[in-house]
Amino acid sequence: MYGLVNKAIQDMVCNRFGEETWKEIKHKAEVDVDVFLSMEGYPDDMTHKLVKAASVVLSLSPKQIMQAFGEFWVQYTAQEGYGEMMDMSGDTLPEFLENLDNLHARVGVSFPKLQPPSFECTDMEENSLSLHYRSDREGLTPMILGLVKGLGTRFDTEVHITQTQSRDEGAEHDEFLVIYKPN
Ligand SMILES: O=C(O)CCCCN(CCc1ccccc1OCc1ccc(-c2ccc(Oc3ccccc3)cc2)cc1)Cc1ccc(C(=O)O)cc1
Repeated sequence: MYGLVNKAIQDMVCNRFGEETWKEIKHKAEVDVDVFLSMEGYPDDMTHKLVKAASVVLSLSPKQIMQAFGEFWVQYTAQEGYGEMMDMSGDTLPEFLENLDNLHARVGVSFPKLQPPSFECTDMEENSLSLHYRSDREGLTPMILGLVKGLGTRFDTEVHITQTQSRDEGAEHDEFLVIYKPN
């Protein structure tokens, strides 16, 4: 995973809980990286250890941590220089979700170590769609719930997302029902 992800986790923890808490989480995760370099590749396991340690230190479930991080990621990347790229990916929540694979393809051109997941939208209705999430990574599904919530904030759109299929329960990929209503 690119360092930008671990840097975003650090910023979220520092903004909300302070430097000391972040140091405690890094120590518990046995991660002794002083500064995460955004464009450096880090082992996915490091991200999972940081999430697990944050869950213990903050007394929140890993699912809650990943969901909060997904929501934070949308505003973080927009302010960290990916705002225009995201603006080009759609003016509404459904449009953005439909263009997410193109967004990743654009990022991947400049950053070849990117291993993006794939998102597909089906059953598009006026105020709902089915979002299919396929990834080579395990265990990040709760982040998707937060990412879609973060997009609701970005597009000033009320959004409800429920998981309708789960890899953990034997499905080929995770699937979500996304219901949205622009404010
Ligand atoms: O792998 C999984 O199964 C779950 C990953 C969920 C995280 N994605 C979130 C995608 C997303 C969903 C909803 C709304 C916005 C989203 O992201 C927008 C986005 C996507 C990628 C980047 C990005 C940009 C540069 C990157 O790497 C850098 C950074 C600085 C300098 C050089 C390279 C890495 C990701 C920025 C915004 C983004 C992503 C982040 C990192 C990677 C990766 O390192 O492979 C792949 C995808």
